[in-house]
Amino acid sequence: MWQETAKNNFSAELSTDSSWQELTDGQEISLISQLQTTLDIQQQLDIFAMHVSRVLPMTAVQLQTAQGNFQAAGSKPGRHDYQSELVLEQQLLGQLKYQSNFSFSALIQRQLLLLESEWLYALRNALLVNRLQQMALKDPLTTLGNRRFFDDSFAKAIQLAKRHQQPFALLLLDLDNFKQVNDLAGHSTGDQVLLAVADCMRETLRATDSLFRFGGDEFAVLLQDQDAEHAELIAARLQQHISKHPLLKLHQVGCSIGLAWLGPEQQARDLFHLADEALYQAKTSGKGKVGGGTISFAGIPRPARSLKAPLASLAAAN
Ligand SMILES: Nc1nc2c(ncn2[C@@H]2O[C@H](COP(=O)(O)OP(=O)(O)OP(=O)(O)O)[C@@H](O)[C@H]2O)c(=O)[nH]1
Repeated sequence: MWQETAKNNFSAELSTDSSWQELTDGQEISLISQLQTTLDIQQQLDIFAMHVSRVLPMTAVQLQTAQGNFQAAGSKPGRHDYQSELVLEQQLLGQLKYQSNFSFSALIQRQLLLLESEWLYALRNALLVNRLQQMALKDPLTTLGNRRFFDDSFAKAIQLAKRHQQPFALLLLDLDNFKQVNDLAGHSTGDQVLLAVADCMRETLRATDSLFRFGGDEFAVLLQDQDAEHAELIAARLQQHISKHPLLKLHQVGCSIGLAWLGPEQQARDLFHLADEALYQAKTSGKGKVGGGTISFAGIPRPARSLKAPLASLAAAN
């Protein structure tokens, strides 16, 4: 009887995908076979949410994992909630949180458990793929984005800036006197210094800003939606924060920053070179400085030194 009620109420709750309903009208497609069609965690959750909504109309289904939190499309608060852990072979894959305007009786809970057990293997595979994808885009030491991720993000930022007239700034950061840490205190202390720089970046910048390490002692930041003055202030704050870090002070390591800003009226072409040139000028004028800002847009000639600019990304974006 409750299953009848659940089915009748299905369209009133999380049933945002009409194509799915058409597909399941009159024929039963098993959860397992549907889940096998994708290795995307979000898509698997949406499929799972549709199936559980046939057991009990849900207003929200959320999945928390070590790799991030996901919620089924159309999720909104409900009067009742219920949580469950997804465990496979003693490994905790994640935690599910259901919300519904109907209560979660013991019978419903058992039914949900059955459906959850059908998801476990597919979810474990999706989590594995997701982790591999994340690893391919991350610098293994600091877990900041790597150069490949930067190239993608930079091209996207330029497209967004053009489409929505949204300014953004690019900061290129290079440590000063870093080599001596490796030479005098050893490579693992050098690694600790790099980790401290990554921490300073995370502490100084907003969660929406994108942080990268290109390798060695070279870092980059994409500051979204910032006007030029603000971007300069942020760069100066970051530079100070890094130079005041106890470990960096101990080893007399500072940093130089090159800044270039893309305003609504400006061309994206050569933005990377402008930031690179600003960094070069900061370095050659005595280190520990922030170079560039809006002044860079006056059109400084290409520098002799280069941080291997992502010309392909720029060309594609322009
Ligand atoms: N510990 C550690 N060192 C690294 C890593 N990657 C690159 N390096 C070292 O980082 C150093 C970077 O060299 P430089 O940029 O010339 O060093 P610097 O002393 O900061 O030079 P300036 O920028 O002129 O001040 C080299 O000695 C590399 O061997 C890493 O992952 N860990």
